[in-house]
Amino acid sequence: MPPFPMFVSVEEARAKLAARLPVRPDVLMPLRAAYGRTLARDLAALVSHPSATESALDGVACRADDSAHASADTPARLKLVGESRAGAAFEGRVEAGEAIRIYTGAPLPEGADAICPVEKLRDDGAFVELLSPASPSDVRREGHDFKAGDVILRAGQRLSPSRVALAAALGYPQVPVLSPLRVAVLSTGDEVVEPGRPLAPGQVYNSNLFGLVGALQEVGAEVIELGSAPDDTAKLSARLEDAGGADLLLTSGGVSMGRYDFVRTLLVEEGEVDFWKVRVRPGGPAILGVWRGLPLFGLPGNPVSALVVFEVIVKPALTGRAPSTVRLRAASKFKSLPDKTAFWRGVVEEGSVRDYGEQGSGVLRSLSDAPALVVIPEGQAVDVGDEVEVMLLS
Ligand SMILES: Nc1nc2c(c(=O)[nH]1)N[C@H]1C(S)=C(S)[C@@H](COP(=O)(O)OP(=O)(O)OC[C@H]3O[C@@H](n4cnc5c(N)ncnc54)[C@H](O)[C@@H]3O)O[C@H]1N2
Ligand code: MOO
Repeated sequence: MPPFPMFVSVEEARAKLAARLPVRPDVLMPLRAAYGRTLARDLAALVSHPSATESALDGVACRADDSAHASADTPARLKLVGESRAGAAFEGRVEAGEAIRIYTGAPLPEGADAICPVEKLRDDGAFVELLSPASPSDVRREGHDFKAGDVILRAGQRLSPSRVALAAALGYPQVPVLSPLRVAVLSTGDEVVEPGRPLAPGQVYNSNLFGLVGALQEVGAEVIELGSAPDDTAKLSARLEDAGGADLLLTSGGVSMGRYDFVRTLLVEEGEVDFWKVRVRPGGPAILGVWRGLPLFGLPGNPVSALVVFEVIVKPALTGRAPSTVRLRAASKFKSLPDKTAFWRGVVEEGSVRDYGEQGSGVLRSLSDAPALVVIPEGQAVDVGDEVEVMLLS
C-alpha cells in the first residue's frame, strides 16, 4: 500500500487542493482595473438608484387624474408650464390641468404622478393634448433598483462586466478584491513542442499550456508561464525552481503509470503526496502534493483530461465556488463506471443534451465543439428522456 490516499472523490480532491492554497490578503483596487477579480467584502449601496423619482420615457409629466379618460377622440388638454431634463430638473410644482415636458431619466416634479409618451401626444407649444391616459407605471420611484445601505454585491463574487458596472452604480471608485493567486504552469514531456516550430512524427504541440493559461486568466489568477520540461527529473526540477513567488505549481503530463512519468516520481520521492488518482473520467491520474514547500497539482497530459480536471477540481478550489450546473433532458444515453464520476462532452440543442460522440481524452475538438460537461455520478446510467446535470463551460 502506498503511504498516501489513492482514488479520492472529486469533492475530496477539490477540498485537499483548497486546503493547500494560501489565504489571500484583500487589496483595494481602482474599479477600472478590477474586472475579473473576486470581491473580498460585501458592498452596500452608497446611494439610492434611481437617486430621485424620474420618468422612464420621453413625453410629458402630469397628474394621472387629469387624463384618466383621454383618447384620440376625447384628448385631455393640459397647459405646458415647463420642462425637466436629466440633469436639469423642473423646480416648480405641476398643478391640476398642467403638464411639463419630461425626458427619460429626468426627475419627476412635485404634483405630477404619471407620464404620457411623445407618441401619444399633440404638442402646440403652449398646450399638449394627451391621446391616451398618462401612466403612473412609467414613473421610476427613487430607490426602486436599490436603496442606500442595501447590500447589493457579495464577497466571493467575481467581478463580471455587469458587476463592475453595478459597483460603479453603487458609488465605489475602488473595490476590495482578493489579491490574485500566482500560479506557475508547466507542461512536461519529451514530445511536447511549442507551436511555430516544425513537428516531427510522434511530437505534439503544447496545447495544454495555452488552454491552462487561458483558464487561469479566466479565474483572475496571475500566471507564471514556465513553458515545457522534458521527461528528466533534474530538468523538471530546474524548471519548477523558476516559479519564484508562485502560490501553486500546475503541471500537465507525467502523472500516470509510465516509467517516464516524472511529475509523479518527483512528488513521491522528493515531496509529499496528498493524493494520487481521482475517481473521475477523464483525468483519473491527477496528483496533488507539496514539493519544496509549494503545493503542486499534476494534471494528466491528455489535453481533454487536463482541461476537464481544471474545470471540475482546480477551478472550484481556486475560486471557492463549486461549478454551477443546469438540469437538462438527455437526448442520448450516458453512463459512468461503478467507481468513477464521468464528465461527458455533450452538445446542448433545444433544451436537451446529447453525447458529442468522440469522447477520447486526446480529442480537444470534443471540448471546443461541445463545451458542456454532462455529469454522471459513480455507478449511474441515464436513459434518453431522463434529466441530467450539465456544466456549461464558456
Ligand atoms: N497503464 C496505464 N496507462 C495509462 C493510464 C493507466 O491508468 N494505466 N491512465 C491513462 C490516462 S486516463 C491518462 S489521462 C494518461 C495520463 O498520462 P500522463 O499524465 O502521464 O500524461 P503523458 O503520458 O505525459 O501524456 C499523455 C498524452 O497527452 C499528450 N500530452 C502531454 N502533454 C501535452 C501537452 N502539453 N500538450 C498536448 N498534448 C500533451 C501526450 O503526448 C500523450 O499523448 O495516461 C494514460 N495511461
Ligand atoms: O482520463 Mo485519461 O484522462 O482517460 O485519458
